[in-house]
Amino acid sequence: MEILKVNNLTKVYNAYKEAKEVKALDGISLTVNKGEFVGIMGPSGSGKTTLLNILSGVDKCTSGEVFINNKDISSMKKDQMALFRRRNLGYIFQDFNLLDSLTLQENIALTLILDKKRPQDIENRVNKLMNFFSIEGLKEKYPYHISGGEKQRVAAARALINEPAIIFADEPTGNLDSKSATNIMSIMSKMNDEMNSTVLMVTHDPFAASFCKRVIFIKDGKVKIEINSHGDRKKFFDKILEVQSVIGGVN
Ligand SMILES: Nc1ncnc2c1ncn2[C@@H]1O[C@H](COP(=O)(O)OP(=O)(O)OP(=O)(O)O)[C@@H](O)[C@H]1O
Repeated sequence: MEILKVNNLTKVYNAYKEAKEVKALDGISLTVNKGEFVGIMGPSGSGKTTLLNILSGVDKCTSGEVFINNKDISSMKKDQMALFRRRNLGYIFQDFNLLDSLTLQENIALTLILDKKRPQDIENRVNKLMNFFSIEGLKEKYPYHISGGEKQRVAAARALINEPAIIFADEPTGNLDSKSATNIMSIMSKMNDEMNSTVLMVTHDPFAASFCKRVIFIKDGKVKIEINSHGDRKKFFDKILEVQSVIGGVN
């Protein structure tokens, strides 16, 4: 089942001003099916952030279409988009973006609270996810009380709280040491394997990308090649490095 469908997406910055135009995306088409874990890689400036911002409804494309669960998000108005994002999308950010003034259970529950869901339903869902990620003892704690690894698990629970159609992850291993990077990628794999979540992750990091089932490489705003994992992570890692060495993007 198709969760995300992108048709011939373009993004031109400064298209309507006198400044020099930059064609950041130049006819991107791709599809992500239910339960996939897809990585987007490419050299610096290739258009990864631009693509993620458009797919996640943060920015508008210049032309093309983006369907999530068969809904055309490219034509949505701002308010409609905000509601759609809250109800259908999950996010995992580089620095996890937990709110220090809220307890962990409130952080996780926030979108459901904003959506005025029944308190009992919210509590059940929060409990289920906190158990799933083995953080059930931390409900009343605040983000500044917990370790980096626990924050990662809270961020994952928060991303799943609204049962999103798709989770977008932006460089989740960006600032992390190798142990923390392994943790967050294991958490994301667990979400994908055991909850059948659909995940699209932008990354520079071949190690992070090796956890994906498919990696799409972009360059100059175009899809260059995509490769599939056949289950052996080490082999997939080597394959990713090989493609990177050909198209660029090695840090
Ligand atoms: N707001 C903007 N205005 C004008 N040009 C922009 C803007 N944002 C990005 N660009 C340009 O669009 C192109 C793609 O940028 P983008 O940030 O999407 O690349 P990226 O692959 O995410 O890069 P990196 O890996 O360095 O983060 C680049 O040439 C960039 O300079």
